[in-house]
Amino acid sequence: MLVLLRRYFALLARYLRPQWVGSLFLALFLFGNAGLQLLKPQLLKLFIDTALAHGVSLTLLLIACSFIGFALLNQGIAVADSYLGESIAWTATNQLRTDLVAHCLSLDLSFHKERSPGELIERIDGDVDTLSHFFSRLIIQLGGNILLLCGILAIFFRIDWRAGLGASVYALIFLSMLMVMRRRLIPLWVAQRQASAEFYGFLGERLEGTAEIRANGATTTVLRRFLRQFHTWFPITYKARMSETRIFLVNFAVIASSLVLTLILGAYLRSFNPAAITIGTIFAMYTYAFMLVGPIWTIQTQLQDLQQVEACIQRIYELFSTTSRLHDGSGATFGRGPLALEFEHVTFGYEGDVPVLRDLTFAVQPGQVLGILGRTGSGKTTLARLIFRLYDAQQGCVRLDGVSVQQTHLQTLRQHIGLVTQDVQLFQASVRDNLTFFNRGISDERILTALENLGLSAWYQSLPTGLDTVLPTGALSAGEAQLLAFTRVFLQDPGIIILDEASSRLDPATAALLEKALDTLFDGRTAIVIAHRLSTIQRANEILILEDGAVLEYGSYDKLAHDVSSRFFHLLQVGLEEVLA
Ligand SMILES: Nc1ncnc2c1ncn2[C@@H]1O[C@H](COP(=O)(O)OP(=O)(O)OP(=O)(O)O)[C@@H](O)[C@H]1O
Repeated sequence: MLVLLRRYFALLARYLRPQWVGSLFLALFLFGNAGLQLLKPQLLKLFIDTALAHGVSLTLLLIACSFIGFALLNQGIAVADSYLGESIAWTATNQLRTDLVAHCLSLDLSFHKERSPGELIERIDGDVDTLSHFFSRLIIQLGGNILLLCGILAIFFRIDWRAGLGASVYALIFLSMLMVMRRRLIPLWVAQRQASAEFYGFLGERLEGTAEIRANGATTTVLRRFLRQFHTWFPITYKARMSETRIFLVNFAVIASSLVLTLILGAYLRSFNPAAITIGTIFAMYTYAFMLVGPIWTIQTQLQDLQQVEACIQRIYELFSTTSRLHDGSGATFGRGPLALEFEHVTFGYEGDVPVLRDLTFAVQPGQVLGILGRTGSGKTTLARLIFRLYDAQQGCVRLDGVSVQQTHLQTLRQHIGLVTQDVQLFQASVRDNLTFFNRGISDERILTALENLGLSAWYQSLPTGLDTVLPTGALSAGEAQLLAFTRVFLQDPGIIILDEASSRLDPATAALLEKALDTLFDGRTAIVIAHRLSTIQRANEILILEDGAVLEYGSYDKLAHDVSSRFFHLLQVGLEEVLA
């Protein structure tokens, strides 16, 4: 409990501190509102008693005007309070969302592999959304409502101790009843939320694989799974909603009977002391009894919300406390220009003791091109991931310019490596944003020069609105997407490039463009190429053939290409595509 409270307040303090002035005003508004609400029935009482005693008079007009004034003030404060509450909540939760996204992005790939994008969206957005109320008003409002409840009960006691006692017993019973009923409801909503998270996880995954699903004719199967998901989701939601409606109906009956009891009690007390219990007092009692429902209902909902918030805060802390298995090194840096690469007895496996790469040793001199070949699943992409430090080797060492990749800061390392994968991620955004990764610091001139250097001027000219043209996602071929990725890397200007070449067959025009772009891209850089085309492999100075994660053949291009007993010689004879595809 203590840990939880500490977490509540740590989170509140961290995200509300920058908005302390707004939060202070919010508290003032909420407490002011409670005070005004307590005053209004007193004015009504005064109005009724004055009207009954003196008939129409100037005092009545004054009371009526004050009532209207209070009501307007009440509304004004409510509007200001909503505005301020929303603004505080959005600012705090947006910051929290940003921190969570930044944290998730800093985690290594094994974390992302274990969770679907849908699940992460639900955890970052769903949980933070629930917290927004907590930030904007939950704690303050809880305090305000407890104050209002105590104020109403105090007024009942002031009218008559029996009225005070009756109202207190009623408040206690009503609150306990609501809490018991709500507690029964919680597991239903937890199950509903779980079903919803599973559904969105499923949806996200299927949307991502739309092309494959269609290509494999699996649409009907996926739709059937959809239906099954709905069949699970619907009854859970239905049950939760029905239970909630039942609570509402029972409450309605309790409230109605309490109002009737208040009128009976008022009449009963008046029969003893008509001077103290006036008609105005009975009306005020009735109004206060009606008003009691508000804070009781809100208090129990807020206690409930606190429970939900508790779960969210726990999950958020859990996410924040998940740390990356990759740690920044001591901060070694690299010089500019082409970088040497070295693998020394590197062994790596995704699943602990099942190695995917086995005892790899090779070296690439600065400015040289290493061509990597191997059947599908032989470990080529994994090798590239180790250079980029998406994972760390379990044994051995990967070095750039003689420095272990684990000794540098991850950001520094990745700034020096240009990575072009087969699966180029394009955004539904302008060509400029796609090329610069939304980095506004890169000028249009630099982008245009890069496009020109890579031989893409003609492509650029064909864009209807130049760099502002919005890229329709999925509208580019694999080759074209790689051309865009080359431009990104060219703008980054790294010392080493890792290229996982597009394995699909390219049309001659795109292939020619890629050839020209590669000339420029490789110039003055070290390159590691997972090659699928003969023309690309011909650029390599060294060849590495992988088989089952181990080196099958490694040597200079010229030597292997002329060695009739080599595997590479054989590959060149039959064609890479046929053997490696
Ligand atoms: N994230 C991952 N988690 C677990 N296993 C993985 C992961 N990525 C790849 N593997 C496995 O590691 C092995 C090597 O995969 P890798 O992608 O490196 O091969 P590849 O030679 O690049 O294949 P391809 O030419 O098809 O891209 C395969 O058995 C693959 O199933």
